Amino acid sequence: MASPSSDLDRERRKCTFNVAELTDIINGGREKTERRQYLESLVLNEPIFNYDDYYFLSREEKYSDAVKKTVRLVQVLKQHNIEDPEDYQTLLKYVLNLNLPIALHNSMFRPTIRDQGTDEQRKKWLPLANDYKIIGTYAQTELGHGTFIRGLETTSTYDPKREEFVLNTPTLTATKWWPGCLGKTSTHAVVMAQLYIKNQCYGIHSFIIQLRSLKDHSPMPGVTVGDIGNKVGLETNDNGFLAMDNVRIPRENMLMRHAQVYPDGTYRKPANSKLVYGTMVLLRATVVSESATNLSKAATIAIRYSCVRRQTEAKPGELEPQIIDYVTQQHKLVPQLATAYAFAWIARYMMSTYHALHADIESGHLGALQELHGISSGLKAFTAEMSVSGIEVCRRACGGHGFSAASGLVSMYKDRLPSCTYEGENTVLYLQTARFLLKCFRQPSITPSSMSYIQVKPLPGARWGVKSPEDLMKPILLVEAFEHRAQRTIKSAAQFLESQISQGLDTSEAMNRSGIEFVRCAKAHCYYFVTRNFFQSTALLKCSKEIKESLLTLGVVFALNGIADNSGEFLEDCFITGTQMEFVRERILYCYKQLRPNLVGLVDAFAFADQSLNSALGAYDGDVYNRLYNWAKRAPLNKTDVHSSYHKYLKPILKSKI
Ligand SMILES: CCCCCC(=O)SCCNC(=O)CCNC(=O)[C@H](O)C(C)(C)COP(=O)(O)OP(=O)(O)OC[C@H]1O[C@@H](n2cnc3c(N)ncnc32)[C@H](O)[C@@H]1OP(=O)(O)O
Ligand SMILES: Cc1cc2nc3c(=O)[nH]c(=O)nc-3n(C[C@H](O)[C@H](O)[C@H](O)COP(=O)(O)OP(=O)(O)OC[C@H]3O[C@@H](n4cnc5c(N)ncnc54)[C@H](O)[C@@H]3O)c2cc1C
Repeated sequence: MASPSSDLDRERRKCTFNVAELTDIINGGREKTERRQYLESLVLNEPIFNYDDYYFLSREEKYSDAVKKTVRLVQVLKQHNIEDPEDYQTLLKYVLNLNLPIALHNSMFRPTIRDQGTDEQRKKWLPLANDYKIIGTYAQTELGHGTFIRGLETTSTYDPKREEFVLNTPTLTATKWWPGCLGKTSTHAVVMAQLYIKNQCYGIHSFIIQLRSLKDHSPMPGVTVGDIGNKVGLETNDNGFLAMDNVRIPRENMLMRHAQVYPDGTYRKPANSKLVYGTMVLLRATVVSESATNLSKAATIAIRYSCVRRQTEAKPGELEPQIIDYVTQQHKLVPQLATAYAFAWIARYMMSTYHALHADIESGHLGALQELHGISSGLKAFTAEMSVSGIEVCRRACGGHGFSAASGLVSMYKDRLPSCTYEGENTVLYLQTARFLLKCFRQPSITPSSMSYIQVKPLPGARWGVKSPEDLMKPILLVEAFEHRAQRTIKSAAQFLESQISQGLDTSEAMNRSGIEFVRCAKAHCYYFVTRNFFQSTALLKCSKEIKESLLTLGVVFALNGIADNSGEFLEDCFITGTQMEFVRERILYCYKQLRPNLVGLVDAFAFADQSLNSALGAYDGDVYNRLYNWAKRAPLNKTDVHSSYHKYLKPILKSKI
């Protein structure tokens, strides 16, 4: 058998481009790479951030270990004056390999205060939160409602005599359920509740509630709080429940940047009722980025392993091939790699669009709200869905060892799975994007320039301009196919809705009956958007010819697999012919061959530290078998040669007389 590490060495020598150059491109420039390396150096050298035996820990141990790591992380951040949220994101993405029990503090609690608090509220709460003197979460979802926010039952009733709000959980179903870091860690929460003043309900608003004593962490009077129990994954996170019984907070604890309650109980409504949903939009944009990162990690593990793993001699006596040389294996993994790259670029687009539109909103241009919501909802759902299914493809592609926790892919899959549910269930979000697409379809005036394609009506009888397999290397033709599909499915969803209404259904029933068409067009739009963005952005890069070629080929793989996997949608109006579909399949194989020498280089370029992959199969040196063996030897069951269950149970039957 060939040595696994020499297999990877050989792969690295075959690579046609400079991996460090591509790493800089992925990071967004040399300076960003250096910053990332600096941040890595602060954390990776600390034994406390070692994850070697993480997969052996129980749920409780995992939570406790995560708290320990979190506290040390906070100390490191303070010690080195690291305050930039981008640095924190970099650490989460590339260095740490766990969901922190303060995740919600940084991703939702602080941003909600920043975006929904007045200047005085920011001044009061943000220094405490930034300094981790308090730890907060975002408590919105209840036992009875997650999706339908307007249906939340928690109440916050204004008492003008004492200038206080009184928070209550009036029913079992009003109990807050799921918020991350709520069960055991957080001292405070932004709680979303129905605002009542003089018996009138004004809808959902945000309130800051103290959950636990800052002296001894015990629950505050009237607060019942705890962990919701074991889940599929996210074992380090104490997703929690919360019930409140006449919990009083000062009037100043309602976040009043957009809506205000004055001391006498006078209410001033926000300029737009959806401003209160702002933090969710930010998180949806972040999910796009996390989906990209995690799929990149999974592809790194599975591709390195597939270059090391050898199976089934082709001819007697010959060295068994590396499994990556089976085209079926390439057909599993290369599309995941291509998707990871396409997502890395759409994530960058999503974050910059978020910041630009958020700035517009802050300066009073509220029209940007629906654009941002329309774009971010679909992209969150699309990237989460493809990333999660891609991670599972990578896991299975590792065969038996993919089922071992040591692969790193099992926990990755389990921890990413809820990204399809949290921050807006995917179907629900696709439906929101579809609503926006249909609105743009009908009203050119509200259509953002990035979506102006919707205004171009697809010509009946339009045909794809591809004449040969070589034409499939032309981004313009690939983007055209996705654009056509998106235009056609949006138009068809609009027509379907109209047909339902013309049959006499009321709007909500007609919308419900059109749901499948809506989701179809939202997915088609997202595929188009991601493909177009990848080709447009990578075409502008100043880099070596070899890197450009590899990126172009990855883009072609992403696009062609999208066409092959959704072939019915391109064939049903004869836009693509059967012959062109044969070209597609042929070109996919061609691209795999082109990319084959560079596969390890393309995953090395993500530059994940071994610690952040925490995988016996995917480490940089490829020393898979030693890692698996040494890891298994450390398993708790192997602490003794004879297990205690032998003495308790096995021995009596083994010793009993037949
Ligand atoms: C690390 C993990 C952390 C995880 C943290 C969490 O999960 S925190 C919890 C996350 N929870 C969620 O994401 C809940 C998901 N649910 C929602 O966001 C929302 O309830 C919903 C979008 C589905 C529907 O909201 P509503 O019922 O208020 O809205 P409704 O259906 O009446 O739509 C009214 C109009 O508002 C628009 N609208 C809805 N949300 C909007 C938003 N954030 N920004 C701008 N506009 C928005 C709609 O497009 C629609 O426009 P038009 O009428 O013009 O078409
Ligand atoms: C790991 C995890 C962490 C979370 N963290 C937090 C947190 O920190 N804070 C917080 O407040 N919440 C949190 N949540 C809650 C999360 O945001 C909700 O679970 C999510 O928004 C989905 O809502 P739901 O559970 O009500 O699902 P449901 O809406 O009940 O969905 C069930 C099914 O019904 C369908 N459905 C529902 N409504 C519609 C509709 N209008 N049209 C068509 N189909 C529909 C869905 O598509 C889905 O198939 C978390 C959840 C998880 C799993």
